[in-house]
Order: sequence, then C-alpha cells, then structure tokens
Amino acid sequence: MLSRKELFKDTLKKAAHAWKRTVELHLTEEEANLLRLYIDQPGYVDLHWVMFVPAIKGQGTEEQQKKWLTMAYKFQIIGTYAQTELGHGSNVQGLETTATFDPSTDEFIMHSPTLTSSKWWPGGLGKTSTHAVVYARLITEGKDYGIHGFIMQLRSLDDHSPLPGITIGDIGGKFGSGAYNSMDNGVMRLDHVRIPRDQMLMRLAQVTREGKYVHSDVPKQLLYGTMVYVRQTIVADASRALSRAVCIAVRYGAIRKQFGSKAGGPETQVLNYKTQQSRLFPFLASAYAFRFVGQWLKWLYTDVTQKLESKDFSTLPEAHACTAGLKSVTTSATADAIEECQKLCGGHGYLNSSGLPELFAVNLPACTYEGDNVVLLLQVARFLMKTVSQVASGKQPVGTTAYMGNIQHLMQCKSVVNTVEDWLNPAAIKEVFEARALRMAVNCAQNISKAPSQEEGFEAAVAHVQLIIVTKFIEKLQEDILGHGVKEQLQKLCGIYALHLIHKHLGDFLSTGCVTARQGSLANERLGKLYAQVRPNAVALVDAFDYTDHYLGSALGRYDGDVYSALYKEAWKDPLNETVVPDGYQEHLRPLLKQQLKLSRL
Ligand SMILES: CCCCCCCCCC/C=C\CCCCCC(=O)SCCNC(=O)CCNC(=O)[C@H](O)C(C)(C)COP(=O)(O)OP(=O)(O)OC[C@H]1O[C@@H](n2cnc3c(N)ncnc32)[C@H](O)[C@@H]1OP(=O)(O)O
Ligand SMILES: Cc1cc2nc3c(=O)[nH]c(=O)nc-3n(C[C@H](O)[C@H](O)[C@H](O)COP(=O)(O)OP(=O)(O)OC[C@H]3O[C@@H](n4cnc5c(N)ncnc54)[C@H](O)[C@@H]3O)c2cc1C
Repeated sequence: MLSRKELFKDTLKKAAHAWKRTVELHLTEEEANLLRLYIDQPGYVDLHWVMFVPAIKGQGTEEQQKKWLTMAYKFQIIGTYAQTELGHGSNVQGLETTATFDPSTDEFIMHSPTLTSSKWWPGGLGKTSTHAVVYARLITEGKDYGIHGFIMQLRSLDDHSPLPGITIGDIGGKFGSGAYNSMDNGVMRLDHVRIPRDQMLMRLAQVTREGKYVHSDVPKQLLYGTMVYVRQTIVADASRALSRAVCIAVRYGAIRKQFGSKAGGPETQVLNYKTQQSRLFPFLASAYAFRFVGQWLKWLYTDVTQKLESKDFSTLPEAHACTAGLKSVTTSATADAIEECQKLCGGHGYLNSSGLPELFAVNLPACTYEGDNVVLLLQVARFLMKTVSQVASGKQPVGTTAYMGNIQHLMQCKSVVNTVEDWLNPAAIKEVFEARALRMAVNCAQNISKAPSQEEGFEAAVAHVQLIIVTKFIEKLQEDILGHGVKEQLQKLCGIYALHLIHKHLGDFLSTGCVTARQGSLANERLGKLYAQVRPNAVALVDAFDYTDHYLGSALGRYDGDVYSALYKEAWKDPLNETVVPDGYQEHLRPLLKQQLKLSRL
C-alpha cells in the first residue's frame, strides 16, 4: 500500500538497519547475506554485494581490490553494476559508452555518445549508488579494444549530488504495485567525465602510461565472470521462490473444499482432485529438484573459482553453460509455476493477500535480468554444438557432457521399460534423458550445415539442462539422507520431476526414438500413481521448507490453516475501507445518482 517514494524510503531504512545489526552482531558474510535475503525486498544492497563487489574481485588487480573493496566492505561507498544501456542489453559487445584514454593527463574520458548509450537498468543507480563498475568501449591510440570495466565515482560523498558531467535518475515504475519498485533502477548519461587511468579494472588487460594496450594471460571471457557468479545465485533464488508459491498452494489446497458432498457429508479438499495434483505436484517436485541442482551448481562454481585462481581455465566454458542454462530453465519454470499457483488457488489467489501476485512480480524479471533466458539457452546450444564436434573428432567429453562420450550406445539404444514399475528405475530414467539430449544435440549439429535453426539449438539446450537437473536429483538420492522415510518421499518427487518432463516433452522423446508411445503411456500411468502416493505427505513436504508465516506473507498459506479469518481481516486493512463512504462520493457518485433519480421521475 506504500507509494513508490515511501516504498523506496522504507527500503533504505531496512537496509540501513540490517547493516547496523550486521556490524553490531559481527555477522559473517554468509549470515549477512541471509539477513538481506529474509528482508525480502529488492534494494541497492543486492547490487552492491552481489555484483559490484564480485566485479572488482574478479576483474580488479590485487592493488585495486585492496583499495576499493576495503571501502566497499565498510559501506563507505555504495556500488552498482552499470552494464546495460538503453539500446543494448543482451549484446554486450554492442554497448556504446566510450572510455577514451588521454595520455596527456593519464585519464580516461567516459562518455555517452548517443541517446541509446545511456546506461539504463542498473539497480541502485537511480538514487543510491555513489560508485559503479561501468562497462565501456576502451579506445586508446585511436583503436577500439571493445568492452572493459571501469570504476567510477558517481555522486559526492558529502552531499550525494551527482558529480559534474553525470546526469542520473530513476527509470520509472515497474510491473506490479510493490515488487521491484523498491529498487531504484537507474539511467545515467556521461558527458566527457574524466577518471584516473588506474580506475580501469586491469586484471584482464592494462593500458600503460603511454597508452599501450596490453593483454593479460587470463581469457577475455572473465569479463563476463560476474554474470556467471550471479546466475549461479539466481538458481537458488528460483528454487526458494518456487517453494514459497508451492507451499501456499498446497496448504490452501488442503483447506479449500469444493463439491463432492454426498448426503450432507464433507466436501472434497481441492488438493484431492487429480487435476489439481497433476498441475501442482510437478511444481512441488521442481522446488526440490531446483534446490538440489542449485547446491550442486554452487559447488561447481566454487570448484571453477579455485581452478581459475591457479590459472586453470579449462572448466570455464562448462561453468558458463551450466550457469546460463540452469538460470534460464529454473527461472522460466518458476515464473510459470507461480502464475499457475495463483490459478490453483482460484479467485483468492488473485488477491494481494495471497502473497502470490507479489511473488510473481518480483520473480518474473529473473527471466530477463542477468541474461535473457532465450539468449542464455542459445549460449548453451553453442557449447553443445562445440562438444558434439569435439566428440566427433575423438575427444572424450567430461563433466556434465560426459554422457556424450557414450555416443555409440545412446544414439541407438531402446528404453528397457516394459512395465509401469520399470519407470521407478533411476537408471532407466537417466538413460532416456541422456539419449534424448544427445540425439537432439547431434541432430541439431547435423542440420546446422544445411539450414541453421535457432529453435532446434534452443530445444537441444533445454533437453541438456533438464538432464542435468534429473541427474543431480538422482545423485542426491545416492547420498545418506537423514530422517525416517525422507529418502522414500524424495524418491517419489524425483520420479515425478522426471516423468512429468517425459509427459510434457513426449514429442521429443518419441521423435528421437528414445521411448515408444506405449512407454510414454506407462510413464503417465506411473506418474498418476506417484501423485496419489505423494498426496498424504504433500503438506509435510511443504512444511519442510520451514518458512515462517511472516516470510510467506500469505493469508492462504498460513501454517495454522485459518485461511478465511485471515482473508477477512486482511480485506479490512485496505485503505478503501478506511471510510464507509468512499472519497469521490460527493463529486462523482452523488451527482450521478441524483441525476438518474431526477430523470426516472420525469
Ligand atoms: C527478493 C529479494 C531478495 C534479496 C536477496 C539477494 C539475492 C539477490 C539475487 C538477485 C541478484 C541481483 C539482482 C539482479 C541484478 C541483475 C543485474 C543484470 O542484469 S546485469 C546485466 C546482465 N547482462 C547480461 O547478462 C547480458 C547477457 N549477454 C551476455 O552475457 C553476452 O553478451 C552473450 C554471452 C550473450 C554474448 O557474448 P558475446 O561475447 O557477444 O558472444 P559470443 O557468443 O561470441 O561469446 C564469446 C565467447 O565467450 C563465451 N562466453 C560468453 N559468456 C560467457 C561467460 N559468462 N563466461 C564464460 N564464457 C562466456 C562464449 O561461450 C564464447 O565462447 P566460444 O569459446 O567462442 O564459443
Ligand atoms: C529488474 C531488472 C534489473 C536489472 N538490473 C540490471 C543491473 O543491475 N545492471 C545492468 O547492467 N542491467 C540490468 N538489467 C538489464 C538486464 O540485464 C537486461 O534487460 C537483459 O540482459 C536483457 O537484455 P535486453 O533488455 O537488451 O533484452 P533484448 O536482448 O532486447 O531482448 C528482447 C527480445 O529479443 C530476444 N533476443 C535478443 N537477442 C536474441 C538472439 N540473439 N536470438 C534470439 N532472440 C534474441 C530476447 O529473447 C527477447 O525476447 C536489469 C533488468 C531488469 C528487468
């Protein structure tokens, strides 16, 4: 109910309080991240910690890190990540902002040469950030060396006013009433702003005092390293958002009753309807699947980072493909699922008090930020095409593409599934997912030489990413899992996750010959049985997420199930209910009613 200005100020207040507590309680970095997470309101601090600091860590020299991170860690400066422009977001190489080296003063001149080169979108830029890592085309000795990162001070540390030559503001209201409107996404134009040479982030390349451009021995793709890091964190965010929506829809489904009353008996809980289960339980399974794959991705990222530190860059392409692909598939599935959860809760799901509209609005842009989901899957397709050609030339693939080394078998195998129960076998499931992914990638690679098809590459990428998620779920179940019966429940969810994908993408599985129509129908039968088996534990499986009512923010998802009183109470809090007779009655309603009354008497 807050206005945009009030909402923004509220975000500043919460962020300042969180920082105060972080210092007072000597929180570790991980604890401080959790605190920000549970504040649950997008704000400038996200960009500061999630992008500004990592960009300097990844692209700055040791000296630069020492200087800037010391201030950033103490919040003496607030930073953002200013990459996207009005004219270009996805195409990073198409950015237009220039950084021209002037050897006479040992400075870079930062400039926005066109309207479309205005920085546009960076979070916290609009009203808050004092500094930014700004991405611009480096020009020295008359030559354009492409996009590089530069640290710029944007606002005075005394009175917060923009520095000379910098025009800066907020880009305006966004989707939804609250959601991302707490964030001051900004616009910035630069008019020949001078910064010292040593504010170019120089780990990847340097410009000497004389203006010579010198490459380092690290791959230029590390320029994109911050995005790899954030994409990895977004997978965990998606899993959390999805589990919140599912928690609301499952709990409400157990409370809501419609039809089915015979001879005055109780009506049916909507969660017992098969159609409700087949729409909702795949989301429950996905929430767990995304959590496990998110944990694995965090491990992969840490592993790659350690390798990079010792100058081993071999796993960078895989890390890029995995983070890009998983960010894309999990955020798209999550946005779709939250929207569907709204429908699963019927009319009440459309109320703000259900918590679902806000959850949807705040998570929808994850499909776009940090890389448009389609553009990212096309990156995965590019990686797969390269891997297929390496396999063809006898190279053994590793990591998440290791299955491609089994090409002889996977290109011609037939699924062993013969009964409904056979679909319980993780090896049988994994085999059909591997065969589908490989055959789609190989078909795409073969067709590329004839007529390049983006769609084919896109579909092959989706198949590969889904294989990763299924595989990581299966691997998780091979670990020791504490708690009586917990593993059995997770096995059922793993089955649901995999089989609902077979159901949804049956066309792929059939057309690549991985399963027959009969096997497809056995998978559906198995899926129906799994839904029935999960039903008794559905509420426990969402309680296990351990969300407080406060964090869930939903009248429908309350732990105590007292939905109707909560909805009723929430309604009365609406500002429209502050007066019995609404504002506007005297000016607009009364004259209208009086007029009609007069007319009817004529
Ligand atoms: C609810 C509140 C809770 C609060 C809690 C806190 C949590 C907060 C979580 C949220 C976090 C932050 C908030 C959101 C912030 C959003 C910020 C942004 O959006 S920043 C801007 C992001 N922008 C993008 O992602 C742009 C997307 N575009 C690209 O990445 C690239 O341009 C491209 C990859 C699409 C194309 O690159 P390009 O160089 O033009 O083209 P090529 O395809 O030829 O690639 C060359 C080569 O590089 C390899 N590559 C590409 N990317 C990477 C990479 N990232 N890492 C490694 N390698 C990469 C590519 O594969 C090619 O390699 P080859 O060997 O030549 O094939
Ligand atoms: C809430 C939010 C916060 C953001 N925060 C930041 C930030 O802090 N810092 C920052 O720098 N940026 C930020 N961004 C910008 C964001 O990173 C970009 O919007 C994103 O990278 C997508 O780029 P775009 O907007 O140029 O989309 P476009 O690339 O213009 O996409 C438009 C359409 O074209 C399609 N398309 C584009 N290229 C291709 C292709 N090659 N093949 C097929 N289809 C294609 C896309 O799929 C999409 O459907 C933010 C954006 C949002 C929404």
